Amino acid sequence: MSMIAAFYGGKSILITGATGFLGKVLMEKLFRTSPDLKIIYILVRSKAGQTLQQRVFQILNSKLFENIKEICPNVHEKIRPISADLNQHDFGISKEDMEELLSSTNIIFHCAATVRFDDPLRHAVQLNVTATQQLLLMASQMPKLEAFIHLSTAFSNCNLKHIDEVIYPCSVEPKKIIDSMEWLDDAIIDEITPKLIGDRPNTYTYTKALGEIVVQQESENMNVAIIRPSIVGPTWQEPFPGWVDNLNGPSGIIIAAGKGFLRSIRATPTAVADLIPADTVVNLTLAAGWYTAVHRPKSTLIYHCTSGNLNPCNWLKMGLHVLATFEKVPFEKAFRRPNADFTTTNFTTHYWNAVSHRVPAIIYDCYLRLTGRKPRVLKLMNRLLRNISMLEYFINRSWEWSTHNTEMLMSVLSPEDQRIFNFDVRQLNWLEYIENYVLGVKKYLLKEDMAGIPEARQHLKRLRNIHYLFNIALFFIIWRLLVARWQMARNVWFFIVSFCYKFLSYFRASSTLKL
Ligand SMILES: CCCCCCCCCCCCCCCCCCCCCCCC(=O)SCCNC(=O)CCNC(=O)[C@H](O)C(C)(C)COP(=O)(O)OP(=O)(O)OC[C@H]1O[C@@H](n2cnc3c(N)ncnc32)[C@H](O)[C@@H]1OP(=O)(O)O
Ligand SMILES: NC(=O)C1=CN([C@@H]2O[C@H](COP(=O)(O)OP(=O)(O)OC[C@H]3O[C@@H](n4cnc5c(N)ncnc54)[C@H](OP(=O)(O)O)[C@@H]3O)[C@@H](O)[C@H]2O)C=CC1
Repeated sequence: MSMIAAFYGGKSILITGATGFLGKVLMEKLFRTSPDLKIIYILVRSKAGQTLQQRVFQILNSKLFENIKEICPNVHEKIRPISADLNQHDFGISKEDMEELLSSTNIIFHCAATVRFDDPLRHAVQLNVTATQQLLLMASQMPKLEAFIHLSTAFSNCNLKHIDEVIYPCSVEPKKIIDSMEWLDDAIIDEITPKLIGDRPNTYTYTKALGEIVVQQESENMNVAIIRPSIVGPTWQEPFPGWVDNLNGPSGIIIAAGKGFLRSIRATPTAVADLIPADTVVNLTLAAGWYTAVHRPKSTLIYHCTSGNLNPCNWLKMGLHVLATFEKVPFEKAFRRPNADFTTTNFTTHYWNAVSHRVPAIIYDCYLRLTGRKPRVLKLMNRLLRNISMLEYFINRSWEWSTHNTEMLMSVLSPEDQRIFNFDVRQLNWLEYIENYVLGVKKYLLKEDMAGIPEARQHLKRLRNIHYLFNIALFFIIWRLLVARWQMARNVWFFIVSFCYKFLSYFRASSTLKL
């Protein structure tokens, strides 16, 4: 019997961010391995015109949850959405709901966050710091609470090269930042943001670091753990390989490359691509929840959930294998044939951005204009390049994360728990994982049918022919212009023509002689 699965049986679990990428994988695994859990409370806001119930219905009826109804037939009764917006005071939770949460919750998984790199500091602080503080305050009033598990990121201290499983201080106390957000106006906040985030690349990593300090400061008498995943990729094994449902991390770039939009990207080929599968993160999170509640470590333990030190893969290996997979499973309706490369200097990046990205976009926009349609490709391309520039920081550096706590946790699990809650990335076969990643992007993100592959191949052949024709036409146009304006080009042209003429005459004469 799995000790971890048994531990969650009969428990009331509160999850924030359950509608997000990791939250959904976490919920699915909980229902699959501990169908006898008492209830899962999820804090949900209504969004995009959908009510809470509609959002839950959509999740439970998705491909990710397709086996859950069999394993846990009353899953609908065991999931209780609570209307909550983490941007509001007390999360806007009703009095009755709050009373129920406070009196019943045994375990909290705090996954909610803004993961945008370009969020204004005020919003990122509200969600990643203030909301965490409020949730801890709520947790401190829960008499039955056994563990509070906070999802952070391995990049919260990305200003350091070697990162230990400890909480690092920030130059300004989180409490002061939270207070200042109440009275500073937006213009001043924007002005001081670069000074506050210092050598971190964005408000996301900075506010996640502040969030960790808040967890440390406000968790007195609570059993708390912090999980720090690196770049979370699609599922490796569970419930099936390749599941992904958002454009974060490399997924958006894989789409752009597969559709032929992206032809080059500034990256350091040998830098470590520290991806970690979503199911690995979830397994570690559940194991840490069990360990924190049962073993009650004296201090807050931080678990690095990374792959680089145990089973490293670099961006070159990843990029090449992504391209190889496009050959096998091409994406539909590509803009150009997928063929991307890495650039390593400012000059080559700007050059290829102009030649391979903006010029084709302008040409396509001219074609759209000529055929009476609205030009849109250059705008899209500029947006893509802007977005990529925000990710570049992470693909041009490598970090070392120590993983003592994670390895310790693995060693205390029973063989059965090591199998059911596997987070040993040494067993990960990167080539297989990357192939499933591309397939998952095609199936679950782009919603493309595998039956459309022959047509996608035909489309790529047509694009290749157009590409050849275009190059030949371009060559002749340039040559004609050169010949018309430049004596040297005319001389070369006459030399080539007379050479060909002589060659043909010689060839004709020798074949006549043979006859
Ligand atoms: C030699 C061979 C070479 C071959 C090379 C080619 C192969 C390529 C393979 C290699 C890939 C290398 C890529 C590496 C990428 C590395 C990423 C590193 C990330 C580090 C992660 C740190 C870990 C974390 O803790 S954070 C979690 C991850 N967070 C993110 O990734 C967030 C990043 N995103 C953002 O900050 C923003 O989305 C931004 C700024 C990028 C874009 O903002 P913008 O305002 O321009 O767009 P949006 O308004 O957000 O969206 C436009 C449009 O798209 C929809 N959309 C956006 N995001 C999502 C989503 N997550 N899910 C679903 N849909 C999304 C959005 O709804 C909009 O749609 P509309 O219809 O227009 O409304
Ligand atoms: N994905 C990654 O690569 C990594 C993620 N992490 C961490 O893991 C955690 C989960 O990330 P991930 O699942 O990818 O993120 P997602 O963006 O997919 O999910 C974020 C979740 O937070 C919820 N949320 C955001 N704002 C509010 C709000 N105001 N009120 C209520 N709920 C809100 C979202 O709800 P809604 O659906 O309503 O928007 C969603 O459920 C985060 O803490 C993140 O920092 C760490 C490392 C890497």
